[in-house]
Amino acid sequence: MSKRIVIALGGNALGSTAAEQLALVSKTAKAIVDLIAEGNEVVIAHGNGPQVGMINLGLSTAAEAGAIKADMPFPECGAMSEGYIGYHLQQAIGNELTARGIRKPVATIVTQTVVSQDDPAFQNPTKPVGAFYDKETADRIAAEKGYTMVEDAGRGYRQVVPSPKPFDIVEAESIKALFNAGHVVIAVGGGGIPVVRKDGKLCGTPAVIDKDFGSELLAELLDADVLVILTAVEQVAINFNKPDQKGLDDLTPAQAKVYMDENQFAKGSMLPKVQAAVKFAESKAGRTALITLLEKAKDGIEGKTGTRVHQ
Ligand SMILES: Nc1ncnc2c1ncn2[C@@H]1O[C@H](COP(=O)(O)OP(=O)(O)O)[C@@H](O)[C@H]1O
Ligand SMILES: NC(=O)OP(=O)(O)O
Repeated sequence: MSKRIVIALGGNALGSTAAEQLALVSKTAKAIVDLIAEGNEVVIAHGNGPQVGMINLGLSTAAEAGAIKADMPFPECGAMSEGYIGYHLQQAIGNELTARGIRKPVATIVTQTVVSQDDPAFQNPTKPVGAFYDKETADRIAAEKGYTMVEDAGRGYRQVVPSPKPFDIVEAESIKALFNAGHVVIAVGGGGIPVVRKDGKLCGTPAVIDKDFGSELLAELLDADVLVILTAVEQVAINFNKPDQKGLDDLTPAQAKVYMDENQFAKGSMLPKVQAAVKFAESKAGRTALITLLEKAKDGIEGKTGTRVHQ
């Protein structure tokens, strides 16, 4: 049976250079078009942590060298990352659809996501962006640029920026109109460009939204049946990276919360995915969130693998 699906693509679907990203998205496009070919309606959201950090640091370095007049603020870097990643995805998905003889328009919507200026996240930067560094390089960049750097899940040091919770998507009606008209839509890239409402106007704010939360909000607004969070592991596990690691198949929101209370899911990596999955599953009976590998998306939706959270 055809389903309404919001797919959240993790960093492993994108790589860290333009050439790498272009090569990887052709693989990503195959997995997405497999779902479309089965008759599902699909919206694609994606992360932007490495890309938004790279754009910001690159342009800040260019400004210091006098090559450009000023730093590029984070909301504008977020917008650039949506265009850059959206371009590659829409081209690759379009090429794959054409190769399979499927006629469907594909488009990216540069998306703004509303956050609250009072969100405590603005006082406590937690979202890792940009490249991974060794401690010495991280300390040097922190001193030169005034960045906050933290160790990221055993993978090296990264800059962290505020990551407020999203509560509205400005372009939701446009995304819905294209989705309902049968278009393949790429939206809410990097969780969306964070904006606040000030005196009745929207205004960009320096932060990076977690794409798992942005995608979850989009899935609710589109009344999706399934939220698919694609990442680098086939299943969410308890006792992760320990000899007694155990993959999880089906979870109720209540069971997931017990594991969250036991700190089974790492902050900034698996925890936001499980939190987003729980929120989606709780939002309406019949909704399922799936966390799995890109290559396993189709099998996961068919219930053959992955971790599914549902009531
Ligand atoms: N309990 C867990 N079960 C499975 N993976 C976990 C767990 N805790 C942490 N992880 C790690 O979280 C990673 C996914 O988070 P991350 O790399 O931030 O995702 P993204 O794909 O969105 O970039 C997995 O590749 C895995 O290394
Ligand atoms: N914005 C965001 O969540 O990006 P990553 O998934 O790349 O961390």
